[in-house]
Amino acid sequence: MTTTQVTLVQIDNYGPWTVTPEPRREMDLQTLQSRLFADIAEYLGHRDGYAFFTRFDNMITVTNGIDGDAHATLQESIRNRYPVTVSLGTAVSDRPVDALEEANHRIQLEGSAQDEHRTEVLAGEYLTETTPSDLQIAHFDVVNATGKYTDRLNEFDTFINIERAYASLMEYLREAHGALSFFVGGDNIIAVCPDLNESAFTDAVDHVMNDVDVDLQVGVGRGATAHEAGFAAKHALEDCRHDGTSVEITGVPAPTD
Ligand SMILES: Nc1nc2c(ncn2[C@@H]2O[C@H](COP(=O)(O)OP(=O)(O)OP(=O)(O)O)[C@@H](O)[C@H]2O)c(=O)[nH]1
Repeated sequence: MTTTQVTLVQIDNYGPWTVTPEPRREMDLQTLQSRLFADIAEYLGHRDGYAFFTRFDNMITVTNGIDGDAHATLQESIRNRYPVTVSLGTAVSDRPVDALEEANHRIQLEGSAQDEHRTEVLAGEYLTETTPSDLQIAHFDVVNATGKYTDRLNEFDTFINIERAYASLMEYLREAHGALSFFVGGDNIIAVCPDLNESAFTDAVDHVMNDVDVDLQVGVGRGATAHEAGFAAKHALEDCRHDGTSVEITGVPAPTD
């Protein structure tokens, strides 16, 4: 069974800050948001976690193997360097969406995202041990996106096709399995999954083809951390490219019982 530790990062009281004392220049907000994401991705990435930018004011991260002290240090570092602070809620579950739900709830319990008195919530549970099969991560990409879209259409129309595939896949995997899928640039989508077998991934690829006519391939990996599972998924995706298959699963450790 998978065990996913999810940390929800929420910028404290960000909405009011963006318009106080008057609306702030949009590109300044974009710069702040992307730098904050980059710093969080770097900090967690160095500890083998994954961070997804999501809506930028809220970011979903996978933090198996990263403890409460490390979370507190991240908060301190952001407080020292940015004009905003962040709240962090963390929870663990076999289904990623359930971990997120609980992590989110822990922050919501302390007050509104736009309550100026609710700052730097640090609430949660952290895995004390990890095992090599804790996480299952799927790395999807569009088959021949360059030939079909990038080299033929204007960038906006390419973007529409890729986003359609993303919307279709994220909703399907969320509803069918409680998986969390994130667009990560180019034609790539990373899904943090519960225990799913090959036919579940085949069904997901078929669903997107039938729904929005975009052809996906997916590599799936397991690991004790997001990096390990995601790296195995990337290698499996290379196998798809090499063999012309649509689903490849690798890095599944042999059962211990
Ligand atoms: N985030 C992320 N983006 C990637 C990765 N690999 C490729 N990309 C992005 O995806 C774009 C398309 O690259 P590919 O997926 O290799 O190209 P393709 O034409 O779809 O070819 P095939 O995947 O071999 O069918 C690149 O321009 C990158 O932006 C990856 O591992 N992670």
